Parts: sequence; structure tokens; C-alpha cells
Amino acid sequence: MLLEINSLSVKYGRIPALEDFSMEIKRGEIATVLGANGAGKSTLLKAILGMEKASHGKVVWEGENVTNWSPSRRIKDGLALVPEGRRILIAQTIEENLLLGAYQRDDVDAIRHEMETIYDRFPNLCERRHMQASCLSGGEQQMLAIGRALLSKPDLLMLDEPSLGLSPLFVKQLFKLLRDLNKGGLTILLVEQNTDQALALANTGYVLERGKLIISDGAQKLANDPRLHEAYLGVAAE
Ligand SMILES: Nc1ncnc2c1ncn2[C@@H]1O[C@H](COP(=O)(O)OP(=O)(O)OP(=O)(O)O)[C@@H](O)[C@H]1O
Repeated sequence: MLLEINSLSVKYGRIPALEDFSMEIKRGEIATVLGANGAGKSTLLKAILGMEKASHGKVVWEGENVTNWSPSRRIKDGLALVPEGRRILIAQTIEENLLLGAYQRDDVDAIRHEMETIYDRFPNLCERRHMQASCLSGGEQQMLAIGRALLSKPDLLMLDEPSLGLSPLFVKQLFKLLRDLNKGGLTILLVEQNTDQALALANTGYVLERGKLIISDGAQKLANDPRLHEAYLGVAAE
């Protein structure tokens, strides 16, 4: 097991955003977390990375309890997050943004080699590597955010709504990229609003409703589960 979340809870002040959430992700798997706005999906990813503190429960990474580790220590140990909204530094160059992902590494030759692999994958970034990131479209910025995360050499790549606001062409490219990265051995935890495509890609799916896990199942089975649609429409199953 690569990642185990045991009864994780997160509160903002006294308000619970995530309650008693548990999941397990095996190496090589793609898991997706679905749910309506405000269900607690981003909070879950932030808590896995250590950006939000758990009020209860545990995050176990490769068999080790990392609940009290800092985010930078978790990133160094193989966790990476592509945050909602991408968080690109638009006044910095594309290359400087990419290098931020490698900020804890000192294996310069390997970093250079991986940068070239990323540039091969994203020729649009390569052509403009010395230009400010502000010149990129939303879709290209999303690819840059993914490239930056890959440069930390993660074992688990977490993505928070990466398809949000992208054109259908970029969404298609994005899901193909995630499939290719997974074929190359990367484990993925994907938070998405694009439920159909996320479930078509994933092995397992989890549905959050108001901070609570209401369904977890194989992705194919979940795609046909009426409770998924109820969760999105905010209609409680009678
Ligand atoms: N920093 C914060 N302070 C207080 N409340 C917060 C904070 N961040 C999130 N919340 C609240 O916690 C709940 C869960 O938010 P979260 O962003 O995790 O949901 P989400 O499922 O990712 O939603 P979305 O799809 O809209 O991004 C929401 O009610 C939200 O308003």
C-alpha cells in the first residue's frame, strides 16, 4: 500500500470540513475523489500533503505515519500536489516555474534530463521556456503546473480539479497525459468535477458529501451508481 488514510478529520475553526475519512491507494493505481462544491475534496488533498492539520486520524505513507510531517518533508519523500488554480508565478519564466518543483533536489544532471523529458512532452513550453509564464494559455499553464510537480519526482501525484476551465481539446490532452504517466508507473489521486472522464480513467472512486465519505467503489461500478448523481444534485437518498 502506498498511501493509507485512517479516519482523517479536518476542521476550519470549529467547522468540520472533512470527517472520519479513510482510503487506501495501492502503488500504480489511479484513485479519484468526487463530490459537489464544498464537499471537502481540496481539504483532503491539502491534509494529505500537510498543508491543513488533521484534527483526528492518520496519514500513513509507505507504512510510515507522516501525520505530523511538514509539507516539504512529504514532498521530498514522494508526494506532490498540482493545486486548484495551478498557482503559477506568472512574472517568472516557464523554466523558473518548472525548476521550483525541484527546489529540494541537488541532482542537477538528473533535473536537466527530466526537464528535457517534460519539454519533449510539452513542446509549447519548450519553445517559450525563457518567456514569462503569463504568455501561456490556461491549458498550457495547467501543463506547466503538472510539469513542475513532476520535477519533484513524485511517487504519488495529486491533482485538484485540473480540467477546470480548460477547452475540450486540452481536457482530452490532460486525461491522455494522466493515462500515459500512470502507464509509466506513477500513482495518481485525482480530484475532479468531470466525473465521467475521471471514472473512465480511475480504478477506484470515492464520493464525498459535506465532508463525509458516502460511497467508495470500483470506478466502473461507481459510474452506474445512482447515489453518485444524488450527491451532485444535493438530493438526499430517501
Ligand atoms: N481556509 C478555510 N477556512 C474556512 N473554511 C474553509 C476553508 N477552506 C475551505 N473551507 C470550507 O470547507 C468546506 C470544504 O471546502 P473544500 O475547498 O475542501 O471543498 P471542495 O470539495 O474542494 O470544493 P470545490 O469543488 O468548490 O473546490 C467548504 O464548506 C469550505 O467553505
